[in-house]
Amino acid sequence: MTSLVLAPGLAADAPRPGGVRVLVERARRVFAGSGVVLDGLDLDVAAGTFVALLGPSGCGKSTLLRLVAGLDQADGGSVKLLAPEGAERPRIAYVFQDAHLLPWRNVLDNAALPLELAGVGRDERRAQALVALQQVGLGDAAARHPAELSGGMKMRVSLARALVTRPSILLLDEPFAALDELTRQRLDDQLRALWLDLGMTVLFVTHSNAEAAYLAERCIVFSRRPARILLDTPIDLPRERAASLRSDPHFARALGPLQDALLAGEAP
Ligand SMILES: Nc1ncnc2c1ncn2[C@@H]1O[C@H](COP(=O)(O)OP(=O)(O)OP(=O)(O)O)[C@@H](O)[C@H]1O
Repeated sequence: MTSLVLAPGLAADAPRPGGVRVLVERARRVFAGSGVVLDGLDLDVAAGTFVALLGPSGCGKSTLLRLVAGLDQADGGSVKLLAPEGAERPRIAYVFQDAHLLPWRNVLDNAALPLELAGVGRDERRAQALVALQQVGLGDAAARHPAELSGGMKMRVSLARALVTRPSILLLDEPFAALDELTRQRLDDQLRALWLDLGMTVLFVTHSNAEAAYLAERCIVFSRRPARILLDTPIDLPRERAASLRSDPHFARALGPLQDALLAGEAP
């Protein structure tokens, strides 16, 4: 894995994307065979916030993310993305647990794919993809192919492909769960640095309370389905976070309520 660099920032002439507000009101989603997954869920996320979503397997976290992304429709209630007045309409990016790279394309052309689909010309999209790759510390891997990359590098290409559209909301569904612990912690640092730099709204699904507390400003723990909010708490840790924080007593104190709520959420 190449060394990590903190987000060097957007190209000089690129505006910071900023974030959008997420407003979920009385959202309901029912699947044939699975039953009621969301039943009147309310959630309000301020623009530019980094929120971690935790809860038992199958409680509806991915379902909620898909509704926010517009990949699925609620059966009742509403899910809205509200851009600040005067801002462009929301741009949404979604990062899955699997990097889903096209094996026949090099790293640069994988990262440029969303721009290609949007009809951006070759030189322009490659220039923007290179900036996104530099943001995730992969500027020197642009010519390589997915088969030559480690799991962590593939995830960073996936992150670059999400960032290349300059999203105002970034949705991540257990993106680092399949990686070894050290790689995961490095990617956590990088993601947090990118968020501090770019200011988009982030919704991050994870099963790790430590990852949630380390990354987010606000953590939400859901019950078993239909998902109710068991805990919605700000994370009172410094804005600048480094690996040493993980062994700090303040960090351990932030984990306690998350752990308690997760255990309560698992209970039948
Ligand atoms: N398209 C679908 N059709 C039928 N059932 C579905 C569909 N999508 C999700 N479900 C069901 O809805 C429930 C919630 O699924 P979801 O993937 O949102 O949970 P999750 O909290 O993200 O779980 P995990 O932490 O295991 O990823 C599960 O019981 C799942 O089987």
